[in-house]
Amino acid sequence: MTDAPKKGWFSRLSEGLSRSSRQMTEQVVSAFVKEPLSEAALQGLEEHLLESDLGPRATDRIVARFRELRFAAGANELEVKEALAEAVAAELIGHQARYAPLEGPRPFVTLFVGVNGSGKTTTLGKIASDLTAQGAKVMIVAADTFRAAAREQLKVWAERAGADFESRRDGADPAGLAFDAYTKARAENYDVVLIDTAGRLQNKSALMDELLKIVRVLKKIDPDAPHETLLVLDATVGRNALAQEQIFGRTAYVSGLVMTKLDGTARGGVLVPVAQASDAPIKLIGVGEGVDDLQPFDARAFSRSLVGLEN
Ligand SMILES: Nc1nc2c(ncn2[C@@H]2O[C@H](COP(=O)(O)OP(=O)(O)OP(=O)(O)O)[C@@H](O)[C@H]2O)c(=O)[nH]1
Repeated sequence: MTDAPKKGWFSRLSEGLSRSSRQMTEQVVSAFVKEPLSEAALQGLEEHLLESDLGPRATDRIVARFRELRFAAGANELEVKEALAEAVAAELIGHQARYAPLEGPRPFVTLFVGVNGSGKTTTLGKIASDLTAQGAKVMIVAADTFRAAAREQLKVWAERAGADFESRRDGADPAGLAFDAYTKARAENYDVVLIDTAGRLQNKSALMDELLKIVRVLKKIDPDAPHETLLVLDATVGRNALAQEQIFGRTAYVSGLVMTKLDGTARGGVLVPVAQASDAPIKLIGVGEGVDDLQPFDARAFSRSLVGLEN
């Protein structure tokens, strides 16, 4: 996922987004194919885009674009889809960036943040597998020291990926673990260090303090570390993802977003308002549970898939 996408990635993307694209095409596209462009059709478009969670800002602009287009009576389906994909892509193009851990300093430290259940551990595991497959020496650090189950799950991913694993007993200081692990990774020439963190939102300020402490101790070793902080957000929680982005984005120096479980919702359009609300770009998306289902975010490909178009 850090290199050019593998063969078949677009069909995985389309399959993952099929629930969303079905919603988009059935409701939006058919309205324009059946009748000439009218105010009623535009109003329908607006409603459907909002229902797909694209958010009011993007929706207004997309509707305005369609108003300018003035489809003749009976525009064909392909034309409508192309126009819609272009309009959605225009909303996202400024909000994409690559996650490229093998192109940065060594070891490249990535911190994973997000609420429990967002797909943090799975995302980290998928990245580890991809990097070890490329020959990188990878260390996984379980800095969620309070939950034995989280540690165990991460260990399984580490074994599967062939990555080394650092953890501590229940309740150990996560920042201390992160410091020692990073020190070891430098001494032993690791390429990448992936640090999983806790995600208990019910105690927001303690959680943020803990994240900031981890960041502080990493900076003692290298002022530029962590070199990436990825906020993992679950698309199935819909607009709640926006609230999570606000909480983490304000305090945890997030440098990139990962939106997971886009295959589990018909409202994958929620990625649009989340991207637009965030200072950090979208770097990766999850469209299934398999290792190959974590993909680099490509605004154009995402938009085409979202409306059910071929690459
Ligand atoms: N369908 C689908 N499931 C996903 C995706 N990403 C993660 N999951 C699943 O979501 C569930 C939660 O993922 P975890 O990685 O355990 O989430 P976490 O944020 O680490 O949560 P904790 O382990 O509770 O801290 C798991 O069952 C994953 O398999 C995705 O892109 N698509």
